[in-house]
Amino acid sequence: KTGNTSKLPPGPKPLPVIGNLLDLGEKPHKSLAAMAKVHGPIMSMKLGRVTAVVVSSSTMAKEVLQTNDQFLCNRAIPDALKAHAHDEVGFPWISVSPLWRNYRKICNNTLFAGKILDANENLRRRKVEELVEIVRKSASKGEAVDLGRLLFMTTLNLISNTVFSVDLADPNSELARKFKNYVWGILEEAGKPNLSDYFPVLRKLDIQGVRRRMKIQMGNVLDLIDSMINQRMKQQELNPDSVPNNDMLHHLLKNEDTDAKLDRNQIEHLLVVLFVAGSDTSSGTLQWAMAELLKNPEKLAKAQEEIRRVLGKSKPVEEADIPRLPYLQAVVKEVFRLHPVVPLLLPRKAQQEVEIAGFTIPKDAQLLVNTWAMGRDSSVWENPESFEPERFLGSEIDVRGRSFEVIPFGGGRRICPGLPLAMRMLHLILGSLINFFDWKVEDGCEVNMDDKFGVTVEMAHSLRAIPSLIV
Ligand code: HEM
Repeated sequence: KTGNTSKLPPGPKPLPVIGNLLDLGEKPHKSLAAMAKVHGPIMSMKLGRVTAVVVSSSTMAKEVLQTNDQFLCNRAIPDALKAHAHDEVGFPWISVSPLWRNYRKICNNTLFAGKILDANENLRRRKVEELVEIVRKSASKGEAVDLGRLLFMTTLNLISNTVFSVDLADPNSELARKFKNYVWGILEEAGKPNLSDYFPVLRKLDIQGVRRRMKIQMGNVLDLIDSMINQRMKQQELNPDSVPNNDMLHHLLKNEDTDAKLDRNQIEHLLVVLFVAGSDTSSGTLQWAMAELLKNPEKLAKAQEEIRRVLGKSKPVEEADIPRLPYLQAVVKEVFRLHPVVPLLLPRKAQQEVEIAGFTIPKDAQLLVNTWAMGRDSSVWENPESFEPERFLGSEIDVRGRSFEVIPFGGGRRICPGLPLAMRMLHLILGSLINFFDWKVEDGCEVNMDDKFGVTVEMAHSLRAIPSLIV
């Protein structure tokens, strides 16, 4: 099916206003579904001076992210992000400006460029080998693995190796546990409805304490990054030959893209963003992927069969193998369709009044794109609630912002710049986990698909499963 839900007559119409922004509720999937099912493809919520418009169809998403991108490309910035002046230098939040263009340029031309990611692939390969070793130990004892925890540690280490060439965390370390809490804390505070965002007079008071807590969490991450940079500079001074020359920090400090120089403060805030934006999104997606495969063992068997046929049994999936694994790619797309971990994307803000599908969006309104509901739209997808990777085999639909039916990374000029790294990490880790091991849930347990809200939507309960070595 290729239709969409927006069959609307032409001409400007008043926006339907429903509820208020604090009604988002405890159970994300219920609120996200209700926005589309009960209220239709466009709705708005009002609180204080703020109007938030939610669109839930692919046609309207295209109008937001493509047709009107130039007027909607700036963000509505949560008050919490004023902590450490992150609102002034944080890549996802600042307006489209020379600094934003510099960040974008550095990401596209250097940090996430294909040739640079190819050159530092070995840093990630080693981490996946270690993950397999950890799981192998549990498999030999017949013990369950806490996949939520392990996948977070692994993606964090994959990112920290890509950025710094070091492990930020070994799976048992206290630092890893703390770092996870800081990152989750930042996401949770940024995603929480905060009265200061809607009633400017309350900003100074910070009555819910959101900005205060954010300051602490972000301060912890900034300190950690500061000490990593100091360490690198010291190493550079003492023993320049021993300094890694292909990680992101090397490229950032070298500032080799002369048009796009960043100062130390900007580099530190950029790195906070890479860790916060990259780790929970990627590990959350992997956790949903494993949960779906555990619930659908025949799809797991199909994905395992493909990898075994193409690469051989018990072989790690390497980044260059991904194009040869269409079923594995379809699994990842199907996970994104059902479980986009940033379900409303990041909020956009209307710089001027714009018209979308005949509705007038007022200046300064927030715009949220309900990609979660779009993935389950029954006028677009057959059996939308079933996990059927086959629907993507031979299909033109991709998840890179060109097909508006599935846009887990957003679209337009603010599309996620980490997409190339995320796609590599997801296939690498998922493919390796299922090519070395069979997986089942613990006796007497079921996969619990409950979710919880921060900025990302992740599984409410860490996923546990028992691996067994494939012989
Ligand atoms: C499964 C993994 C990921 C998902 C689903 C995801 C999703 C998103 C989404 C929906 C946005 C907002 C796009 C928009 O407004 O249209 C975004 C922005 C962003 N993401 Fe990701 N992301 C992922 C991984 C990563 C990684 C690995 C990094 C970096 C290491 C990263 C860095 C960023 C940054 C810096 C932005 C802000 C860009 C801007 O505002 O110009 N993301 N991401």
